[in-house]
Amino acid sequence: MSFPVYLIGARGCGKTTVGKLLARQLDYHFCDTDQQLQQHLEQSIADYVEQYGWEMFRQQEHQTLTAVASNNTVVATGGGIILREDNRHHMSHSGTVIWLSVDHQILVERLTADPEIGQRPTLTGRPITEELYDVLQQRTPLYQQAAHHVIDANQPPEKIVTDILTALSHDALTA
Ligand SMILES: Nc1ncnc2c1ncn2[C@@H]1O[C@H](COP(=O)(O)OP(=O)(O)O)[C@@H](O)[C@H]1O
Ligand SMILES: O=C(O)C1=C[C@@H](OP(=O)(O)O)[C@@H](O)[C@H](O)C1
Ligand SMILES: [Mg+2]
Repeated sequence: MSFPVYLIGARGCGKTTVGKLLARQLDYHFCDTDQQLQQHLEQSIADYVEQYGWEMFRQQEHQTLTAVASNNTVVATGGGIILREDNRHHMSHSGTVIWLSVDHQILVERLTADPEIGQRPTLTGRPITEELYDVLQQRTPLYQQAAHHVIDANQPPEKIVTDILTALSHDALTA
């Protein structure tokens, strides 16, 4: 029985994409807090936030995170999960936290090209790629604080998975 693996990082860093691949490699379950939440709310994040605001979304997100964390599971989180101290504490004490670190310019390129961009409502009222610089400045120390491992996620998904598996195997050796 192995503890959950949490993927954290900015919008577009690849948590959902890499999480699915990693779960397959580890033969773990895969869970995405955003997908779980949308099923529970029966509406998209964009619609929910428009109706109830970010504060309520963060509350719902917290409840989802604590409900999904089970062993043998890769959990792809939302980019803002690290904003709450209780979320950071919960992840770092219940499993292994992997930060997928991606350069600003590459995030902009990925988000601009992503067909799901409409599902990522603006956090500040500005277009997502414009607000990214400020959001990263605010959140980078929080990703750093929560993570057990930092992975260079400017690479193809398969290489990122290999690097995560290497980091996890080092943990197993030192446990
Ligand atoms: N390593 C990668 N290299 C190139 N494109 C990627 C990579 N990871 C994700 N993408 C693309 O970037 C977009 C956002 O990926 P996603 O997994 O939804 O990120 P997140 O869940 O972190 O917001 C998607 O269009 C996805 O196909
Ligand atoms: O950065 C954020 O605050 C958010 C990121 C999104 O998830 P992704 O990181 O998977 O895009 C989603 O949870 C919501 O739109 C809020
Ligand atoms: Mg995602």
